[in-house]
Amino acid sequence: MEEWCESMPKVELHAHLNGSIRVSTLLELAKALNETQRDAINFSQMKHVIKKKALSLTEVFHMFDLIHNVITDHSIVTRITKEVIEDFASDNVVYLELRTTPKRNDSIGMSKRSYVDAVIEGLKSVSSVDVDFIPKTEDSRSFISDKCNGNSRKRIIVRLILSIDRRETTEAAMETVKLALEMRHFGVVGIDLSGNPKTGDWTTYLPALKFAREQGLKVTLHCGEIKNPKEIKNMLDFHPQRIGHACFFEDEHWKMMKSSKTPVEICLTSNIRTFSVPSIDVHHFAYLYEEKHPLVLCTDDTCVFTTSLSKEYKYAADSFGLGKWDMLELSRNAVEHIFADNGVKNDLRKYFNSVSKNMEM
Ligand SMILES: CNc1ncnc2c1ncn2[C@@H]1O[C@H](COP(=O)(O)O)[C@@H](O)[C@H]1O
Ligand SMILES: [Zn+2]
Repeated sequence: MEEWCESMPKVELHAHLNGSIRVSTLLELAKALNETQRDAINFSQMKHVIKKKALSLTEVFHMFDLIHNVITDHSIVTRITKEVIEDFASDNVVYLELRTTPKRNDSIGMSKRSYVDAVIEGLKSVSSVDVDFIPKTEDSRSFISDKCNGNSRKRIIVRLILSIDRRETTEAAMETVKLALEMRHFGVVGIDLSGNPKTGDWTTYLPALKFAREQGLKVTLHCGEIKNPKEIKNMLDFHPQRIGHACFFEDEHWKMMKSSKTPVEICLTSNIRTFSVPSIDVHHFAYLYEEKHPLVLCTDDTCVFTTSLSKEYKYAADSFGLGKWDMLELSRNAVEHIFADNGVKNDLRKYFNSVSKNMEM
């Protein structure tokens, strides 16, 4: 029998596309690459890293470099996207904000634009579930009515967030924001700042982030993944719509975040496996939950951290003594923090209302 955490409808707001690559696909692509271009990838090293229980942040970012090496053409980006959507849908994620860093790679004729086009191809090519990713101009909603009318096909709403990598220059970050604006009609709703927290400086990305906000894009920041009080303060002063992680916060930061009520994307397994939080019993989830601060459970990178959103729900329930109904409430509350328009929000609110009335858990 399916566990409640699997069958419960869920909302995923912090998932990196390439960090969520299907493990079997990663191994298949890495093996093929290893056969044709021995120097491009160290296959045994990759297998070793996938199996490890705990990874330092340095190892995690090395892993991302290994994953990025297998992207040798646009069709691979399309395949990865298609499979990631299928995997989230089969875990009963009903709304997914998928983030990815547009990549330029001249040696394979890839521009940031063509990379994002390949991601959108991936969204279009999913056939096992219905993918709703084009924002609707008029208020024609079908998600709820289709479900209520006995349409048994699974549906998932997907929106995209384009990430700025902390290794990038101001110009490259600006290019990503301009691309996001051009792609709004394909469901791009926001900008994320991510990448190795030990790299780069806040002032480099600030002009692009300000521009994004002026143009009406939503902004989420990886904030406090390492101890860097000055940067955390600067980030909170910027008033992003959401932040991810919030591990190395000091009293002043909690105070700022509580007064701005900035929702936090919580990635339990990621934080524990990278030692950003020493153990689950001291994870700030408990504090924020107790304080009724807006928070959303997320996966970060299902491949790198061998997790799924239902596993994160189970992990939280087991670790903090929460029941199924508490978890359904947490999932339902996530709807309030999505970046998509009010039409989608209302649609999801109605859907969760009908689920909590009808679901026998
Ligand atoms: C451990 N927590 C994390 N902290 C910071 N950045 C992270 C991350 N997990 C993933 N990324 C960012 O997402 C990229 C992979 O997906 P995409 O190629 O963009 O689809 C990584 O290269 C990194 O920049
Ligand atoms: Zn992340």
